[in-house]
Amino acid sequence: MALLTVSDLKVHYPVRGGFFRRVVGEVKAVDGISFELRRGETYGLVGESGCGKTTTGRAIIGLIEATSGNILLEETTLTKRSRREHPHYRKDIQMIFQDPYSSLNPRKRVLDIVAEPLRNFERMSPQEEKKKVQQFIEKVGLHPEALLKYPHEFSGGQRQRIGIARALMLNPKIIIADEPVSALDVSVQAQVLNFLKDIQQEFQLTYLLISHDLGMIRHMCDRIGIMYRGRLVEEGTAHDLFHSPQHIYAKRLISAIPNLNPHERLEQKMLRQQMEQQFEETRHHYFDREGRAHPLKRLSDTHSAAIL
Ligand SMILES: Nc1ncnc2c1ncn2[C@@H]1O[C@H](COP(=O)(O)OP(=O)(O)OP(=O)(O)O)[C@@H](O)[C@H]1O
Repeated sequence: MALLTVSDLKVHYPVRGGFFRRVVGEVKAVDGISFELRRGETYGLVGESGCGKTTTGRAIIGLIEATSGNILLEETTLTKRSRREHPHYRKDIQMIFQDPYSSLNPRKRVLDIVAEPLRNFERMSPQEEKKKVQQFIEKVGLHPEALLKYPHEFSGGQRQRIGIARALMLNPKIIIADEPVSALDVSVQAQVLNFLKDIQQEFQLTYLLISHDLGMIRHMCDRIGIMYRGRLVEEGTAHDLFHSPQHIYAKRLISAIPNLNPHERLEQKMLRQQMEQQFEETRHHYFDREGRAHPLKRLSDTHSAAIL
């Protein structure tokens, strides 16, 4: 059974305009996506800027209310009400944010930042709380002295580790990591990603990793969903998606990743040439008149062969 099931999720934002700020339209940020997270896996949600990845993550965690659709955690439908009445659903899904600089309160000490989830959800004595925070701070590779310091006294990678310690405090089942390393130096990115991999088994975590960086998603994920303009246009294992992408948008995205090996680079070059030529010709198969992607996943082999 899936740990989390997202069915036909839609999030439409109202667009306001005019003197009275009336609603004059809507942005279909997420427009009917369905996927599931299996226990213990890393699922990557990838796509270009503005395709709705962050909105999807925020709707799952309950920071944004969905316009329609269903989010099921094991057997429970997550709604505003169920999250309010059963706080443990809020504990079960935690988030690591993109920017470790702005996601930590600069006026609070690390002890208070990391203890915050405990104070919201659990009753502990100050001594127990400090002990637990210290244990997690050490777990993420920081010195116990860090507890008394402020966020500006740490490097970007260390701050992201503090964010990870905070996310782990309530023993969550799922961690949503939205661009967890894009604000960090390239040299530190690998360390943080490897650290996330290392703790996955120990804490029995399932990850939803959100990024526009297909190279990183490939390195980290078991399964990947490709989003385009609010829809999931293709989904598959990392291997299938990188070796035989089916949807034209997935092919274009994959044909543009740098840092492949020479053999893959040649394949990529040929793929790219074919893509550029075919994209315009076959556009109507994939996009409607307004340029929105059809909600299709994998095409039949015959169909994709015809397009190639
Ligand atoms: N609060 C909001 N009000 C109105 N429109 C919004 C709001 N938040 C996001 N949007 C719009 O919804 C769409 C999806 O945004 P979202 O941030 O989810 O995309 P994304 O794929 O995560 O992009 P990025 O990688 O740049 O963060 C965009 O067109 C964005 O402009």
